[in-house]
Amino acid sequence: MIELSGLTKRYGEKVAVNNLSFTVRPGIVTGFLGPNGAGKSTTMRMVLGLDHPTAGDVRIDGRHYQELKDPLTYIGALLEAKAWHGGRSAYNHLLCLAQSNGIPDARVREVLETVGLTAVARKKTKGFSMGMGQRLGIAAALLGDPRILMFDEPVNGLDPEGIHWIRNLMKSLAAQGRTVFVSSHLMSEMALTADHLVVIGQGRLLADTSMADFIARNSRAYVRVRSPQRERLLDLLHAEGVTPVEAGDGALEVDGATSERIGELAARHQIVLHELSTQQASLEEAFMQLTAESVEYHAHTGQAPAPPPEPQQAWGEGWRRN
Ligand SMILES: Nc1ncnc2c1ncn2[C@@H]1O[C@H](COP(=O)(O)OP(=O)(O)OP(=O)(O)O)[C@@H](O)[C@H]1O
Repeated sequence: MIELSGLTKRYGEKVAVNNLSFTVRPGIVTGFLGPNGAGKSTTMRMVLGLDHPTAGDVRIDGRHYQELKDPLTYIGALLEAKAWHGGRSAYNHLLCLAQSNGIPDARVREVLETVGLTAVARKKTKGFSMGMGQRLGIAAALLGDPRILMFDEPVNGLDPEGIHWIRNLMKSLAAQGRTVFVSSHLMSEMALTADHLVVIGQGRLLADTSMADFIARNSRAYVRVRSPQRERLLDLLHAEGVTPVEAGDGALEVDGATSERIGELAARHQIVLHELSTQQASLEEAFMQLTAESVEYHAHTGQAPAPPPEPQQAWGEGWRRN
């Protein structure tokens, strides 16, 4: 378990992490989501004692990182790719780590096997591809057989096979009862991997929710309908108590009525339909709306962003689609 309480980090004027409190629990994959610059890496570095909090506290199974004896046996982390000595072989790199952390040498072969690097174990790591580098970083994280694993953007730069492999690995580590904490700036990726979501923007907590709840709230269906008798259809829908939204391309988007109901209404009044389809609002869209206010660098405006909403306000009905 990882517990953050009022965790804050300032770099001069910049508040990179702002009063974060949440718990990362065992047995599930917890996704840590936020746009670029939201404070994910800074938070993870503080978990590992690599950065000192300005205020607040973070504990690993009740203790600070510095208090852990042989920390790799408690928590394994992948922070950034290629953070190793390129002149060594993968085997020697892991062996050094094992020997300096009280981990038996035999464990090196096991983790190389787990990550699929056995065939290249004796090759120098400087020739490794991005995907091989990520696998080596993950092997290092797994070396101490820790109960807690933390991965910062592990699928960055990977091919589809590598992404698939990492997803399955995370799920299987969680299924073994371990705590798995993984950061990403892609909602679509988290939707496939995480059971729980923690969303931050500009260092502040925006949501702490189960993935199932996030999906239930944000992937509501709506019906898209297009007709050459648009005005007549609008009148009929209004008469039925339904208020469609104009889609911009002439179509109407209808919340609160099924495609069956709209199709039957149109048939009864002999209205021609050119399109009648049920649509699913994307989770990526929901995530972008949630974090929109807190995106650090806007491409289209030079204005300073507004402060992000309070967590509970972020869950209003209104922010699915405008
Ligand atoms: N050592 C530092 N000195 C000054 N500012 C820093 C430092 N490290 C991070 N920051 C700033 O703190 C903020 C949070 O950065 P951080 O790298 O934690 O975000 P992130 O969510 O991991 O982003 P990304 O997805 O781009 O990696 C950013 O504005 C960043 O510029």
